[in-house]
Amino acid sequence: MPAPSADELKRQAAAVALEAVAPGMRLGLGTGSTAAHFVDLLGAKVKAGLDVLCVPTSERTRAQAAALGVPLATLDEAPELDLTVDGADEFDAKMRLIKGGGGALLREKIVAAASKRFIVITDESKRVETLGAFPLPVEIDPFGAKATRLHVERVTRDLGLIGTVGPRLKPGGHVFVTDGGHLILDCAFGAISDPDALADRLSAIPGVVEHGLFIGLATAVVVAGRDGVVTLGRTGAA
Ligand SMILES: O=C(CO)[C@H](O)[C@H](O)COP(=O)(O)O
Repeated sequence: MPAPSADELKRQAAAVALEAVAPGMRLGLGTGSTAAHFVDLLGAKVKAGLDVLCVPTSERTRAQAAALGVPLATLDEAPELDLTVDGADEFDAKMRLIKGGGGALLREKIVAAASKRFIVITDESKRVETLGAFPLPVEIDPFGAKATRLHVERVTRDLGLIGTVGPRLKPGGHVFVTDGGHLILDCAFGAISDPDALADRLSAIPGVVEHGLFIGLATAVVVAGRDGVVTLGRTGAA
């Protein structure tokens, strides 16, 4: 049998997370190709009669879920969620994540933080010993973007992180703008030896709206690989 593709693995992880969904739940819906599989599978359950109310983390996910007939609310309408399911760009053994490759990190973090449980779904290529192989996205306000970028460079140099900090561009060269109207700096340093310290320092910079280090948020990471699906943490209620 041929090895499953990365896309098939993402769908397998999404299917495991779907088992944690129960009728009546309020759900956060992540963003990205893996989260899109979850939304797709959830849509089929909703069509079959599952009653849930969902808060999407991006306009892209909102459009997908709406097209599938998934009942939607804003986070203001449903400010306390039972479960959020989302992908990640990287995770380590402590379930620390880098997120934001799809540019939705701010809403993803707000929604995850409003959830009792946060299940991350990934294929095995996202597992790392040390975070940082994937460039860290940092969302910034457009006002004073150059000053904020210099500040991010200073702070990261102080922590011994050497690399590039640059604005994310769209294909064609235009600057990428998030759903919330912010910009993203992609910070490519390689191994981040102390993600907790970096998270604290970035959060303290005026102009940084949010960063893509998700620490202490994931309650489970479902990892689909060629040898099957393994779960770090607990997908079920405690
Ligand atoms: O953080 C994200 C979007 O902001 C995504 O979860 C992350 O980029 C992973 O995406 P994919 O599932 O397509 O690999």
